[in-house]
Amino acid sequence: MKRKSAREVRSIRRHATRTRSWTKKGLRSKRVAKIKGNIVSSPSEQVSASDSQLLYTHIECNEFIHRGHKQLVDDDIPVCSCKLVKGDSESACGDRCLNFLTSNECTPGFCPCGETCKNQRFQQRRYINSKLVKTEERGWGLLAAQDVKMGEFVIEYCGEVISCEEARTRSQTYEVEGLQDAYIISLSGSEFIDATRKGSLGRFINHSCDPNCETRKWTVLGEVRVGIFAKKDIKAGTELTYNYNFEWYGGAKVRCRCGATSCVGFLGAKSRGFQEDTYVWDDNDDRFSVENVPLYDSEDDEPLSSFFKKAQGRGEPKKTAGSTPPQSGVEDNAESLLLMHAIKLEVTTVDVKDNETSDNAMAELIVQQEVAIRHGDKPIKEDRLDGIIDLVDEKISKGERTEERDAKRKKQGALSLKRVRAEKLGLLHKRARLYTNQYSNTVLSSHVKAHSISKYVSSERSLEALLAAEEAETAASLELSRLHDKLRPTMEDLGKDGPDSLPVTAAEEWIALTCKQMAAVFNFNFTAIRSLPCFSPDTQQT
Ligand SMILES: C[S@@+](CC[C@H](N)C(=O)[O-])C[C@H]1O[C@@H](n2cnc3c(N)ncnc32)[C@H](O)[C@@H]1O
Repeated sequence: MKRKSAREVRSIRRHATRTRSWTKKGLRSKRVAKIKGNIVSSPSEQVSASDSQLLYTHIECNEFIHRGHKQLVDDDIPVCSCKLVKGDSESACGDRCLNFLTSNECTPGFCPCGETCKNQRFQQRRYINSKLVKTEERGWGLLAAQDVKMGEFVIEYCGEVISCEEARTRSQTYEVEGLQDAYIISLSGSEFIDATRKGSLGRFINHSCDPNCETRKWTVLGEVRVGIFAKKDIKAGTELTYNYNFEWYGGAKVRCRCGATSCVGFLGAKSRGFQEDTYVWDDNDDRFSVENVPLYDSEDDEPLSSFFKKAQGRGEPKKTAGSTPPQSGVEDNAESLLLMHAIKLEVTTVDVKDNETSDNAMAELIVQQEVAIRHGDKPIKEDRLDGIIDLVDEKISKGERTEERDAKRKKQGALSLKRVRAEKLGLLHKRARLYTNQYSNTVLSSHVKAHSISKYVSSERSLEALLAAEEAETAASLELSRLHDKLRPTMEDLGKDGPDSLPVTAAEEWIALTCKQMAAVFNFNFTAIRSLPCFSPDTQQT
């Protein structure tokens, strides 16, 4: 008997893992039966029920897992003013229909064009003919089985509608189960569609960096739905593709095999999931290869890199044609404040255990910075800055050493994939969260603590004022976060983040508390600056 290659052995093992995981849940036979049913109606003859990637339940309408379908209220139904004109096919809700233009589908029973309305493509499942094919490196894919015109509706991406938390949990579970194909995409700020267990043929559309389709969100009977639409004319027999960026919630960094000259290298590299929660598939995986990629596409995308470049090159004078570089002034001060902010973030992000040291160092530096700026001096003392940068560098290299150690452990099989992710990419993960969570207060809130700068404060009166301002800031932040907690379920039910999705009174309360919290933060910072020796009211009086 021919000896199996390492690649074949791995592939068999992986297949076995997947099969086991379904079997464990007692779902396998049920799923296979469902698939068999699908194959008959599916356009593909090449599908085999034994293919593990096809073990899913075919659905043609989203299923809501964490809430029910929104109830339609008559007043909220968008009604167009189209009229059917004989001989004008576009008159019955064509591309001049107000609903069509605003990505709303007409509601049966309310549309003036009745049964002739053409703006109900999701509801009537007006999909193009398509065909499943097995690709060489990207698993299954979907081909257009007819010519498709630019803008045409291809298919709906259906699946289970789940919350953010559920998306995260499921994505981790799939990872542990060994599923390498990711089917979770973003639906709204707080909801996702998971087509892993249940979905339409849309789940088989692969990614391309130069795609012929795109996703568009439409509101249908009060719910947002995701459709795949042709971006250009597509010839029958061409594989359908769209760009997963922004929509995809794949945890893994998966090497892109789209073959486009403009290929960015990885799937969903700009997606929320990629930036929030990233790990890399095993080295020995034969379909996807590991690469140590930066969190951002290029160094220019990295929010801090330009600041650090400036910090590193700050010894060299700026070369401005015909002029000597200014030593101080508004621009320089603004620049150095930004630099400070960058360092503050970096210290806060990298430093997990050694808060105290970096907090104090930072507080000291901030005070010096402020004093220098007010006096019009060169804003940052370079040796102090060097010290902080060294501190940051040291912490980063500490993190890198941890990474190396984890990689070794992983090879020995000592760590589970989940733990590797948590530990190995902990640093990047934390940093990514700072930039991607738009509601995070981490970046906005003050990192200067009253007690850290108390030794610089000019008088007891100033210190009292500072402590009172800090207390007010803490109270305002607490009040706001309590309100967030109270409103979160309502927002999740409505499927939207932000005050615009709330009843007016709640939105007003939200805005008022947000303003109050921002005012308190401002007041604290202002009080801190005023309490410095050169600016304190006490100094001015003398
Ligand atoms: C939504 S599924 C697409 C259907 C999938 N090919 C299948 O067999 O079920 C997404 C997964 O397909 C694979 N994939 C899609 N596009 C790819 C690409 N351009 N390069 C590499 N893998 C791709 C990845 O495994 C990804 O997680």
